[in-house]
Amino acid sequence: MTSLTENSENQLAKIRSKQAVDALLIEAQLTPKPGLVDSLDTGTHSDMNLAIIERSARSLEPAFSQMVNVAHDQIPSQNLREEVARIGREGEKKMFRATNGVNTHTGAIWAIGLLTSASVFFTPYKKKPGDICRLAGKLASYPDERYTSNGETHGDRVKKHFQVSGARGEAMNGFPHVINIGLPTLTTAREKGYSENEAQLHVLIAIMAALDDTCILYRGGKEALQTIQVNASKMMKQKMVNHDEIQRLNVKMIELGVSPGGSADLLAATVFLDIIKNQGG
Ligand SMILES: CC(C)(COP(=O)(O)OP(=O)(O)OC[C@H]1O[C@@H](n2cnc3c(N)ncnc32)[C@H](O[C@H]2O[C@H](COP(=O)(O)OP(=O)(O)OP(=O)(O)O)[C@@H](O)[C@H]2O)[C@@H]1O)[C@@H](O)C(=O)NCCC(=O)NCCS
Ligand SMILES: Nc1ncnc2[nH]cnc12
Repeated sequence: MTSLTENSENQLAKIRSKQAVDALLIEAQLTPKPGLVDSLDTGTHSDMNLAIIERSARSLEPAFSQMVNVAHDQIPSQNLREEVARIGREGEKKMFRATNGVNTHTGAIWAIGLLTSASVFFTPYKKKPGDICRLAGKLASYPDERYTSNGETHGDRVKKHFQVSGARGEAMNGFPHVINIGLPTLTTAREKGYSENEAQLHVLIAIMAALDDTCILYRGGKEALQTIQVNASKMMKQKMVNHDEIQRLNVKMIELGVSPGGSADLLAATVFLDIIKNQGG
C-alpha cells in the first residue's frame, strides 16, 4: 500500500514533469522564431520539424518525473548530482530514439532537468524563481565524474576557442539570462499589455541579444554571433517585436547557417519557472 507521503510525492512528480514538458512545447510552438523550428518553417534546420521536436519534448516526461523523485526533500550534493546526471543521460538516449538521432533537446534536458530537481529541494521557505536557479546552480557545480561522456562536445571546443562559459557556466552561475533577462522581460511585456505569444517572443529576442550561444559560435563563429546580437538588440529597442524583422533575421540566420538553440532552451527555462510560480505544485 502506498503511504500518504508517497502519494503526494508521485503527484508532485506528475505535475512538475508535465509543467516541464509544457514549457518545451510552448517554446517549440512559439511562432515566428528566427533560425529555429516553429509552426511556419524549420528555420536553419534540415533534419527536424515541429512534430519531431514535440515528440522529443513528450519523450522526456519520465526523465523529468524521475528528477523530481530523486531530488524531493534533498539538498544539493555530489550523490544527487550523479543521480540526476544518470537520469539526464538516459533522457538523452530516449530523446535520440524519439527523433531518430537528431539533437533536439540536449541543452534543454540539462537546464530544465536541473531546475526540475531544484524546484523540489528541501528548504524551510517557499522557493521563488531566483531560489530555484541558485539551488540548480549549486547542484550543477558538483563535478559529474561518473556519467560524463569521453568525447569533446561542440560546446567544449567553442568554450576553449572563444573563452565563453556555455551551458555549463549558465547553470553554475544560477541562470543569469533567465533571472536578469528572461523573467523581467516577460513581466514587462505583460504589463504593457502584449499577448502571451508576443511577450514570449520579446523574451527570446532579449535573450538572443545577450547570450553567448555556443550553437551559433560553433557553426558561425564570433562574427555570426555579433551579427545576431546586434540585430536582436535593435529589435528590443523598438516598442514591439516586429514579425517582418523576425522574418528578415530568419533569412539571415539561414544564410549564415546558424540557429539560437541555447536561447530557445533559456526561453523554455523562463516559461517553466513562470508556470511553477503561477500554477505552483
Ligand atoms: C552540460 C551539457 C549541456 C553539455 O554542454 P556543452 O557546452 O559541453 O555541450 P554541447 O553538447 O555543445 O551542448 C550545449 C547545449 O546547450 C545549449 N546552449 C548553447 N549555448 C548555451 C548557453 N550559452 N547557455 C545555455 N545553454 C546553451 C544548446 O542546446 C540547444 O541546442 C541543441 C542543438 O544544437 P545544434 O548545434 O543545432 O545541434 P548539434 O547536433 O549538436 O550540432 P550541429 O552538428 O547540428 O551543428 C539542442 O540540444 C538545444 O537544446 C547546446 O547545444 C550537458 O549535455 C551535460 O553535460 N549533460 C550531462 C547530463 C547531466 O549532467 N544532466 C544533469 C542535469 S539534467
Ligand atoms: N525550436 C527549436 N528549433 C531548433 N532547435 C531547438 N532546440 C530547442 N528548441 C529548438
